[in-house]
Amino acid sequence: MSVQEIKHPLVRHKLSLMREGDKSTRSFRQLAAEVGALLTYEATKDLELEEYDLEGWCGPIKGERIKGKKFTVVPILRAGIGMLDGVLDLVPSAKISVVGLYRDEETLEPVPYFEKLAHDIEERMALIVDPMLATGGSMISTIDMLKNAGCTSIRALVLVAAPEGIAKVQEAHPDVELFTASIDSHLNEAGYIIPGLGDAGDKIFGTK
Ligand SMILES: O=P(O)(O)OC[C@H]1O[C@H](OP(=O)(O)OP(=O)(O)O)[C@H](O)[C@@H]1O
Ligand SMILES: O=c1cc[nH]c(=O)[nH]1
Ligand SMILES: [Mg+2]
Repeated sequence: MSVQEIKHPLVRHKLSLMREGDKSTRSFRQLAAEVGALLTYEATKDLELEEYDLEGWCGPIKGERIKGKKFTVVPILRAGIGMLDGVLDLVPSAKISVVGLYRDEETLEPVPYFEKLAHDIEERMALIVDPMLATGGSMISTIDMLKNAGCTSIRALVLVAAPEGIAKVQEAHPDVELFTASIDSHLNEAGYIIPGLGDAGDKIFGTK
């Protein structure tokens, strides 16, 4: 698996704002979407282009368009929803494939509860979005679901990743490309990323 930690100043600035402990739900959610958009920009910068003829204001000219690539954005419920609008701002015609998973607080194992994927997912590049990659269990389980449905091109966009989770995903799915705004220090004994963001789902939905 290739791992890219995006060092763009806007990404670093916005992620630092998200780490401030007193951020409002509204600000945290807005920043999650903004960093989601910036990660999408980075994760799509190697897409192939093709030339085509277009009728411009001054006559026929050559244009460029993305070659034969269709997307499905895959938010992992709940917290992935917080990044969705930002990602869709850049790939507005993408289909949305929703995966519902929560992490059992005791075992830290992912518990699947929802799956509704684009019907033609085998023809699409999947952009999985979730703010947190901690133990990696939720991401591995999501990639398993996508591959079982026939998806062969998968990129994962996360705000913060722990080294322990990256290693697990890398081992299980070496073909997947990961884009993250930060590789943080480690997981604590409760499975939270340090320094991380705290509970991203609760912060995005205002549930704590
Ligand atoms: O890498 P892992 O150890 O699997 O942990 C990461 C997962 O935990 C969080 O979701 P959570 O289970 O808190 O659910 P929520 O999004 O509904 O809050 C987060 O959004 C990831 O999906
Ligand atoms: O640090 C973490 C780990 C899992 N889920 C979160 O929301 N935060
Ligand atoms: Mg989750």
